[in-house]
Amino acid sequence: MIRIENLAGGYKNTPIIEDLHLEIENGEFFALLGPNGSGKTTLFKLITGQLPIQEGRIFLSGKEISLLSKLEKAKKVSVLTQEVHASFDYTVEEIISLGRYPYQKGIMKQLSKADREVIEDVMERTKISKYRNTQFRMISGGEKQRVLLAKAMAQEPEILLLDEPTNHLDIKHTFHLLDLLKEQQQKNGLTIFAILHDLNLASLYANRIGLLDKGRLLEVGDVDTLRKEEQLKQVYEVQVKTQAHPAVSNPQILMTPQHAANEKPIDLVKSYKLVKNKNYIHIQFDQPMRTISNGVIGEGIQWLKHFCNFHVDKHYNCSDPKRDLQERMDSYQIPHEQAVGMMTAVNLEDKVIETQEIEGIQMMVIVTAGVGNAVDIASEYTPNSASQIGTINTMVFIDAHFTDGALVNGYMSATEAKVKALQDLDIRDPQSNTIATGTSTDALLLALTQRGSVTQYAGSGTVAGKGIGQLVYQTTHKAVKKYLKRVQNNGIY
Ligand SMILES: Nc1ncnc2c1ncn2[C@@H]1O[C@H](COP(=O)(O)OP(=O)(O)OP(=O)(O)O)[C@@H](O)[C@H]1O
Repeated sequence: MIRIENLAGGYKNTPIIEDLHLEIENGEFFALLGPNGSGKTTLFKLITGQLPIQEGRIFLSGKEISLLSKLEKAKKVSVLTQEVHASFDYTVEEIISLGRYPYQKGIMKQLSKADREVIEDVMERTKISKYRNTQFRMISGGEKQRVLLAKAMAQEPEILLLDEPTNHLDIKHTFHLLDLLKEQQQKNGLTIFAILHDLNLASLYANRIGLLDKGRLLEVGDVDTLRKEEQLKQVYEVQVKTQAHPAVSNPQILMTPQHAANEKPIDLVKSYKLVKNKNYIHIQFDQPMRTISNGVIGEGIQWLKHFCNFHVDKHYNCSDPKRDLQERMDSYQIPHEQAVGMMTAVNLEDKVIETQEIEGIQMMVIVTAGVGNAVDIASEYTPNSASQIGTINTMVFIDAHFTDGALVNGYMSATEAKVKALQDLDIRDPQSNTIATGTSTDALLLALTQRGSVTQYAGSGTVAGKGIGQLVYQTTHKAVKKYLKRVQNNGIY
């Protein structure tokens, strides 16, 4: 445990750190954050004893730091700093052996069997065994960092102090090192105090963070503290936005560069190319559009340039439709990493494309509709094995600037409009014989140019929402009627 009381200290008589209180629990991973010059290294040096304390006290595992002997301190605390000395004329294994020094007994200070086992173990875990006989000065900056971590771990400390431990590391080794530290923390109860510059890594690995600004701790809290965008903007003087990580609940922070504000936005009408044939519909824009979709490819909220609807057989049954669609796109040189991809068994000749300008907002809607598998979402669930032509795929392109909230609103508006079209056409769920609300596999996308003033809402109480609703309603209505006509003429196709 580390306890810091009323700490002041710095260089000569100028205190950089002032009136600092902090308590780090046993077995906690604490990340110290703050802009350049905020005093992180100074605080670190006060804790390690490299700088004298001007005021206050620091306790390590309950004992005041000034009362600990050098040997006692070496058994409690390991330190890993940014200063990687290339002048060491030792092999990697010899450097790591130095970590066992506090445990060696007698005048000869020989390594015991237990010491050797610890050294082997840390070399294995930091993946540096193969360099054991290599001179330390002959390995790369990242490898040196791993060797010094192995040396720190060989010390088997209660507390590990790290100053920018991932500084020289590539992403693989950054994550490997932090995973290793996390494992030591979780399995062995190691207490970790790390200065980190990368807010996103801090969010992924730390239990708590401290935000240092001008020598004072502005806030100490769990990683959700990083959701305070205004505070981060004030401290770091950059535009930040907190985003959700796709797999873990910890916040991730995105920075907006200055030049983004000057980028020329795209023009909806002038900047797209449309290819339509019996195999697919492909709309390509010059620049990425802000997109929300549930496509087989390109799902979620993204920036994408290509929007595709591929024709498949009505008996289509593929174990990996995503891969299948990617391969189809590749065969037409459509970059699937930048695309939304939908599928339909509907005859693509029956697509309906409508454009309209509502209150100065240009919109285009493309719908392919089949209602053979129409479903009333509110009726009781019955597995549907019928292979009818039955998907409504809707693409909505809008020349406007939506927030993420407005994108979700717009998605609702488009869905409500589709439901209304089905209601007016008296499309029924064949199982329940009630009015259908959609089909079992409908896909929808909204793509925005992000031009003009920011629109916060796009529900039915707004011009944008009404525009989406009207155009999606008309287009869906026409597309379903085309489908019904084809069924009437050909029987079920
Ligand atoms: N040896 C020194 N003598 C005098 N002042 C120093 C010395 N080292 C640092 N400072 C000053 O102390 C302040 C805090 O520096 P410190 O290195 O602690 O910041 P930091 O938060 O670690 O910055 P960075 O993120 O750039 O590493 C700075 O204003 C710096 O100029």
